[in-house]
Amino acid sequence: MSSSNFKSLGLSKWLVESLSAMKITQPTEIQKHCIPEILKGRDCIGGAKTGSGKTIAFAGPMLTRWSEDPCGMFGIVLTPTRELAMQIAEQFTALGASMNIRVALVVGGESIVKQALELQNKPHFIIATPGRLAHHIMSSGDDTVGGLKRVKYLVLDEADFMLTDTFASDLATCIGALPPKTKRQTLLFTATMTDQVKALQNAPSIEGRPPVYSYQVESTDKVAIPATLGTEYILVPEHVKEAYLYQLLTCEEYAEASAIIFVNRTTAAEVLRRTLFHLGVRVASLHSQMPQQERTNALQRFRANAARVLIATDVASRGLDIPIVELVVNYDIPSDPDTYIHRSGRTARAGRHGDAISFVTERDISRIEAIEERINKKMTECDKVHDTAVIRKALTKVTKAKRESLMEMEKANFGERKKLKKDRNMNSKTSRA
Ligand SMILES: Nc1ncnc2c1ncn2[C@@H]1O[C@H](COP(=O)(O)OP(=O)(O)OP(=O)(O)O)[C@@H](O)[C@H]1O
Repeated sequence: MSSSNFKSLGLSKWLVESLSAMKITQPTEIQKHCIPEILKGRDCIGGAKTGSGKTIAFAGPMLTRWSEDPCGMFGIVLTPTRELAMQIAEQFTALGASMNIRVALVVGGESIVKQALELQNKPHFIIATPGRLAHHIMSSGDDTVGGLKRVKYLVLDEADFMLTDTFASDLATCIGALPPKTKRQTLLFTATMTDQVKALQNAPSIEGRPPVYSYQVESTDKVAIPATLGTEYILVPEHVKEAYLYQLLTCEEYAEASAIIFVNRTTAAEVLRRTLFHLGVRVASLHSQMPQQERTNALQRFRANAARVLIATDVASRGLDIPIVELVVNYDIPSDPDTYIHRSGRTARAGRHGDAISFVTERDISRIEAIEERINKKMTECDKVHDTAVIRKALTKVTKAKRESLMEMEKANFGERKKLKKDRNMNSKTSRA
């Protein structure tokens, strides 16, 4: 493709200038292909690796068309997590600052009243999680959500996940409030294409509308992760995982590195956060059992490098763009290989280098094999933590720190709070998003 700058792809001059001020001047491949097609009015399915600029691939053409007629409720972006919605809202706000853009963030855990007022004010763009937007649609009058009938664009970011059963009912409510698909453009983007997303490209064409444009960036080696991402594993006995993690985070190579540690459960996140804190590591955590304000603060501290290490569950595995992250640790191995791709993709973004290191216990071997098959790459053994004598020495203080953490959690009734929250969630579907 010959076009090699944003202007020649058709983006508005003001937007090209905004991008340029952010040092974004050369379009990535997904941007080169999708921007002109979306500008032609086509629905679009875009697949490209993590960190390859999918957000601007959809935001660019939407902002361009909006600026030609800057009316309210022009576009909606739906994402699976609150933090990702916040990030995208910030990006729209920053890109459109010179055009007085109004962006509403509509996510769970934040004030419903404030959001309802913002919606009444007809923002230009709404960035939302489906559960909370569905709540507004069901509980507000036409005044608040009537404008949704004029929306020109619907984006499903992380489309593979958004099209799973988890979101089906809320998504149906949201889509039901929008114009029919003949009257709006639908844009789907993902780093992990699924058959369900691909199937939409074969949907029967709608009279009077151009066919769906579908583009998947393929690498010649068919490797599903960025070329700049190092993939390593460490064989770890289950009962000394914490000591290995402490060693890894304090080894020469990563002693200063900004790192995200992924665990499979919220309790494990809390134990690890407290344990590392007792060991003197600047640490924060992010998981669904935390109040939203704490989640937001933790992420802010991590982005600003006030916390060097973030312990997270999969609420942080998709979409988050934190350029300083050099290391991702899969402390627990995910059961779905696509989750590995998203988690590891929190580093090695936009051409930068990063490492993903997986802690492998005996029970994880088959999961690792499935991941290697999915990404089409073998992991190599990590040689940064290998001296068993050093591990043994760390073990005593790590065990003590963990014991203190468990005692604190027992005092704070962590498990009980978790159960209470679970019960509350079961009773209130709308608190999910
Ligand atoms: N053309 C470009 N040149 C340089 N940097 C870019 C360009 N496009 C986007 N970026 C930057 O690359 C980073 C990753 O972009 P983005 O978050 O859109 O990735 P993504 O493809 O959506 O990833 P994920 O699948 O993890 O959600 C961001 O910091 C973004 O500002």
